[in-house]
Amino acid sequence: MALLTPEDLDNLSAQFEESESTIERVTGTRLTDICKELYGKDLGSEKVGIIPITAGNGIISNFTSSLLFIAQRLGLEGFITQHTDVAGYYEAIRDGADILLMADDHLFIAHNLRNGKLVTNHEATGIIYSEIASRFKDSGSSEILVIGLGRVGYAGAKHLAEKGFDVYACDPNRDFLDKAAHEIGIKEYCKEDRKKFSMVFEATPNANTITEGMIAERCLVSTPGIPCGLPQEVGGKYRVDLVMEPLFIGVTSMLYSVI
Ligand SMILES: N[C@@H](CCCCNC(=O)[C@H]1CCC=N1)C(=O)O
Ligand SMILES: [Mg+2]
Repeated sequence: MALLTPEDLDNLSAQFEESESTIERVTGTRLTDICKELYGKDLGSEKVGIIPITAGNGIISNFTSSLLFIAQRLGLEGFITQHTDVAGYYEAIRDGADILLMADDHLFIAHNLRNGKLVTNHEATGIIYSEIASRFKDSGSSEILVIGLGRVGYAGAKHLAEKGFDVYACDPNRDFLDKAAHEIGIKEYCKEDRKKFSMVFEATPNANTITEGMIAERCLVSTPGIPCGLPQEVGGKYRVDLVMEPLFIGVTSMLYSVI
């Protein structure tokens, strides 16, 4: 799984504000209102305990401070524990956290201690980015293309299939495609069909995964993927809107998911 770098999180506030205004323009709804509809509740005054974790590759210098910024920007009280790992976990609970946020190199979770709800970043990210793609105002179609069926892509494809969208997907891994076709009824995207999509959810750790033949004249690409899957020349040539941001959108979805 691709790990964030401190550079990815540079000027997170500006990145978030730009993507938030794009979301509102292309879907007609604010991100927080989409989350309210998705998860059925509004954020309250939950206290968020953020615990730095030293496992594996260890601390990403601005990761927990970015989480604190997100919690506060959503109107929640947040704090980063002074200690890391188990001592930090103990400190967060002792200091009254309602929701814990913590990540090692394999899982990033939110756990609500009051209602027991638990969610991973990859599920919440797949759901919110695929939901954004599916709400594209200028699309007259129910067909949506999912590029990448890893943990994030699969969660998004499953969400879209459950909402009744006509989901086409591509992934170099044959087993991932077969699993998704069997379990959630997605159709394999075949270049030869020359089908063009106005809504694309991209969830791969690669660049240039979106090719000219895939997209309609007017298209929304929604992706948490780093680097961006949409090549400059394709994005510039067509009227393509892009919703892409490294952390804020996914964490917003996590927090709404566990309240
Ligand atoms: N243990 C580190 C955080 C490691 C986070 C790694 N996971 C990712 O980079 C995932 C989560 C969202 C996108 N990629 C710390 O506590 O500072
Ligand atoms: Mg994000």
